Amino acid sequence: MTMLQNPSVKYRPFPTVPLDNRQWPSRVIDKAPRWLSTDMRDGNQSLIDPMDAVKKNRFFDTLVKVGLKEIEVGFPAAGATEFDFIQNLVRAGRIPDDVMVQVLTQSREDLIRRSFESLEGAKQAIVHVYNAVSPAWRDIVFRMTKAEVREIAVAGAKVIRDEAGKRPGTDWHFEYSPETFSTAELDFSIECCEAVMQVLQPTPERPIILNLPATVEAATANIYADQIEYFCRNLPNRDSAVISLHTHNDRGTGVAAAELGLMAGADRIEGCLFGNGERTGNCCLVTMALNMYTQGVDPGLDFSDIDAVIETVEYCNQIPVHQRHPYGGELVFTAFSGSHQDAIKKGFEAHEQQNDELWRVPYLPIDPADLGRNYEAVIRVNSQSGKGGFAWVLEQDKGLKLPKRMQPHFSKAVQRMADETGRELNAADIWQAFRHEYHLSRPQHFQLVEYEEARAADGTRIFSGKVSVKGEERSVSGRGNGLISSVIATLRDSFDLALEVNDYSEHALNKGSDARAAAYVECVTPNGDTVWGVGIDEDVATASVRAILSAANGALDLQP
Ligand SMILES: CC(=O)SCCNC(=O)CCNC(=O)[C@H](O)C(C)(C)COP(=O)(O)OP(=O)(O)OC[C@H]1O[C@@H](n2cnc3c(N)ncnc32)[C@H](O)[C@@H]1OP(=O)(O)O
Ligand SMILES: CC(C)C(=O)C(=O)O
Repeated sequence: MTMLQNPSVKYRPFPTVPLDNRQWPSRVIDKAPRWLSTDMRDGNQSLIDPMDAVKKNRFFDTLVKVGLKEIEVGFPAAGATEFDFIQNLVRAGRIPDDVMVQVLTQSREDLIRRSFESLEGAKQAIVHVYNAVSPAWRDIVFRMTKAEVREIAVAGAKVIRDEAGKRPGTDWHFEYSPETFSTAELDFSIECCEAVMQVLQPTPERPIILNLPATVEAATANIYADQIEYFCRNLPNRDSAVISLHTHNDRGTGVAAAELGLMAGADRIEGCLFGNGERTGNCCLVTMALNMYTQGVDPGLDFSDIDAVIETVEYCNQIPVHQRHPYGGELVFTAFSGSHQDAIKKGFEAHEQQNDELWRVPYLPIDPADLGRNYEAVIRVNSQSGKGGFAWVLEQDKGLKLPKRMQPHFSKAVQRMADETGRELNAADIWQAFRHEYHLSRPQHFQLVEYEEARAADGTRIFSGKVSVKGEERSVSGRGNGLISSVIATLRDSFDLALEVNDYSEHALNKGSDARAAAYVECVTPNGDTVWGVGIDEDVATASVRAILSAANGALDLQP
């Protein structure tokens, strides 16, 4: 019998970083970094069908609208689609003065020259060169020594320097990425970056961007932060470099790594909207920016119409944004479960009453309105829901504010419907259950056949009307607060139904129908059962009579 070997023997733990007295764990993010969107490059190169010019133009405009000031628009040496798009973007004058476009190229002479050509005429631009530096790439991809790999970077830097020198009309900036930084020896990455700096001679006034990628995320986010702090401490002329981070999400912690890396000393973040990018994607710029926002730090990016951003991203990438994607997903502000709904509803009520603007609504880390979302989908109802859930839906949809004591009563009807249908109940379902339960729609035993409300000279309400049951009609009338007891007396004297009122409330309505008032009454039947009634009408008096008749109908339903 052969023993199956545990597949984990193929892997080794990631080595820790020799960093004494690390500072990043006690730092906080208190200002926005420089952001670069690589949607149109890293994002684009990972798509099944890369974007055409129409899609790229739309994406570019959205990024500008969101507030991105640095945008990697492509890999011009990849082919005509990329090259022509970039050249047209420049020539058409579509790049705002405060936006810098960036292009990526391998550290190969022909490709670098082609990249410069694509930017001919740009006011300002960043040329980004990369070569992988880690052992696996050195051994397997390049089959080169460390010195030879460093020389790829140096040779590329020289071509960049010369090409820029030939094109003085553009304000050139440079970025160098020791690709696979996070899986390389830290001192070798520093050696390559230092060698590139020696060629390009950056200064604090005109720094080089050194971008430190977790090309494939291979360790926990704290290890990446250690690597960034180590790099920042040991890079000569640190003040002549902008330290940029480019994380991927292979272990699911691309955003966390970028956040901790920022705490460890970085200045700039590269990523994609909703985390598109190679394999599991890049750091999600939406998540990272809005994480900052929820800490009271202005990220400098505007997601106040997040649905418009999603529409562009989904159209251009042809990949849906996941329903549970942080901040943007369709379900991320929705609670189906009872205890969540209860807390959210109470949170909104408390929020309306508080005097400051602090956001403290339980289960909602951000105000959906800040992202252009409304509160309607915050609570949705299914068999996991509680009374707070459908009360919220009725309030949002119809303006009805069910008394707290009444909610458990209606809850049974909703729960029955949810269990019977086995699906989510929408606002129309809940309204139907409500109308059915309180005799608002189906033929009733008791009906109000004539009614009129007037005001006496002193302002007191005067009500008169007729009630019928099974063809028998009786007059009801009353004034002011005496109205309810006169209807109760009519029910007792004319129809032999002796109800006692236990609880009564009413409120004005401002949405949901032409009606302007709702009344709720809790009655006790001669058998000791509790019945609830609801009345909705143009005036409060008629609504309250209807509420009692609704309870009377409920009482007749209970009779054997
Ligand atoms: C981590 C990242 O996302 S990096 C960005 C990757 N993005 C892209 O590759 C998208 C655009 N790329 C392309 O369209 C194509 O790769 C092109 C047109 C640029 C080049 O295509 P090709 O000339 O066929 O080369 P290819 O990309 O296969 O690269 C292979 C060669 O380049 C070398 N190479 C790879 N990366 C680099 C680099 N950064 N610097 C220098 N040489 C490199 C390889 O060692 C290999 O050399 P060899 O042929 O001597 O073995
Ligand atoms: C080119 C670099 C920045 C890259 O995309 C990566 O390493 O993932």
